[in-house]
Amino acid sequence: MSLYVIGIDYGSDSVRALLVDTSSGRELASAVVHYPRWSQGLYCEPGRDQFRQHPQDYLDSLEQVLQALWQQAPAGSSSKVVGLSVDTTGSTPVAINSAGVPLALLPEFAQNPNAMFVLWKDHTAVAEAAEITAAANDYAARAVGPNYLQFIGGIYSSEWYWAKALHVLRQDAAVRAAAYSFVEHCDWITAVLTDTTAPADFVMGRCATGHKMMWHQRWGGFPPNAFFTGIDPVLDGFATRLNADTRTSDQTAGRLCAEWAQRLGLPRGIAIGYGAFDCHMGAVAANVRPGVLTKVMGTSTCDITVASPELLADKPVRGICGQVDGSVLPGMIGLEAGQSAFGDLYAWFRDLLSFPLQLLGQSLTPAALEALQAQIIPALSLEAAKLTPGQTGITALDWVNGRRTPDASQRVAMAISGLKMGSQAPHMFRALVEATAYGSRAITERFREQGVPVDSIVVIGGISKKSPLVMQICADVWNCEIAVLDSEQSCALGAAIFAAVAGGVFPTVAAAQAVMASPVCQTYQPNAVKAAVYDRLYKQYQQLGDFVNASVAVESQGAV
Ligand SMILES: Nc1ncnc2c1ncn2[C@@H]1O[C@H](COP(=O)(O)OP(=O)(O)O)[C@@H](O)[C@H]1O
Ligand SMILES: O=C(CO)[C@H](O)[C@H](O)COP(=O)(O)O
Repeated sequence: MSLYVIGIDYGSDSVRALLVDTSSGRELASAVVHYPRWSQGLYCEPGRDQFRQHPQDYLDSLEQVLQALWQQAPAGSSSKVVGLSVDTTGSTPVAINSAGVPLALLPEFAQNPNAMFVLWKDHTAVAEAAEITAAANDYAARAVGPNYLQFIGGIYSSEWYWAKALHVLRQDAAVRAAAYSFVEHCDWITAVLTDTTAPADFVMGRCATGHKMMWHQRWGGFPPNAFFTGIDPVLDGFATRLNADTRTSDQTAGRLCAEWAQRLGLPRGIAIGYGAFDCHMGAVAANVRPGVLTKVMGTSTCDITVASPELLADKPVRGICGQVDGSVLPGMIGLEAGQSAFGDLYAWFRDLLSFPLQLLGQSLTPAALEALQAQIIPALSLEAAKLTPGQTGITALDWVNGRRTPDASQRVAMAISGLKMGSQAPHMFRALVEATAYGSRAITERFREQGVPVDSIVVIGGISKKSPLVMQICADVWNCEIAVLDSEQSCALGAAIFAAVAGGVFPTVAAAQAVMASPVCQTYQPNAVKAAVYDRLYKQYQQLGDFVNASVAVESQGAV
């Protein structure tokens, strides 16, 4: 009998479920459900960079996506499922009480955004991130302890766990009084399915802890309590309450509990693997290996590669989102980088252009308005494709949502130079696409400068399939071949690969990948002439970036 597994991929807006046959890697069925509260814009304040997700959204949508999956799947599929694993966005933590319940699931906190998951792109904790960076540098300078940021790029980001926890604790006395700990989405949902949410039973995955929570084997887990209380006494006890015994995603976290077996229509007791972040599992579906950089290109980008422990030894890679033993593949160092906005930069421009439509288009139905807006990026892409590199005269930065890497900073902003009366919307759009490609190139160059080889690039995520224009400009700017992965659900497929190992179908991740990883469906080749022009234009991008960095540094010193 064929054995099946399920990969669950919690993205920024929706959750996807994928059913895969472990004997062939065939994707038998998939389904997507959007988070109901999030879709209405609840609990978010984009003007303040506040993006919160209700835990009930994750629970409701999980149940719904499995119901939708069974509608697509061949009859009798559910009884053949032997494992399930989950990936989520991150760092996306929530405050829990001493019973392990996310505070927003309690009636008194049900409408409180500080009691909800703080989504990866929530940038309300910029000040707290800077304090954590300063504290780590100070600790190391005074030789009180190691630099706890050395294996996560040297700069703590506002997108990460401790900055978010500190921000929420400071902001909200009621949450502070009730919070026992904070848990990441990928660890919590795994614990829900295995009925291990109680803090005494709670075990976390290596991915979230290593990349976002300052866990490292060098210091035996998390930094000491004194490090955190030195930043703010409100953090007292939070690190000591965390279990330092973290696990890689090939390991079995537990068995599907009776309640969730019933809610999901799955056999009770099937294996549940440890959770991880979306891009890390996507990279596994893309056969990541040393020298191969996998990029999830969507709203943001997440760039993942792996290196052998021998190559990196304990050498820190500056300015990236971490190097963590086993965060992607067991036995390898997983390295993460990325851009805080990629497709989001195009969406920003689309929204800018369509603002007057919203004001003046009262005669349009909401559906008609939405249909019109949906045509803006494709129409701009067709026109922008007619332009040649350098023709626009415009240089733009991709930092509209801050900079994730290289060298995290949410204080930097986007800038555009070279606008003239002749600059039309397609010119601007092409400049924005080029900006995102330059931002990506900066990451690859940083990896190479720091001794991490990048010989080839495999891309996954929505944009890799939606936009030949973006992909060709990337190939030309990066001056390298780009392979596009066939699977439409690469992150969920990666989760399914881990589920197959956790479920005992394969002894190792490599064995599961050999059968289940996705093939490449298309490649883009760089054009040598265009690549030479882009080499020159990339320097203008770097100069504009230097200017913005310098302005931010001056502002931070209070000189302006
Ligand atoms: N034709 C297109 N060309 C370029 N970008 C696009 C196009 N259509 C949508 N996008 C961008 O794709 C992004 C969504 O990517 P996707 O991978 O589908 O979602 P997610 O990042 O949530 O997983 C949006 O930011 C949007 O601006
Ligand atoms: O930073 C991350 C992982 O480390 C986020 O999970 C990721 O960038 C979110 O991506 P998407 O919008 O494609 O779900």
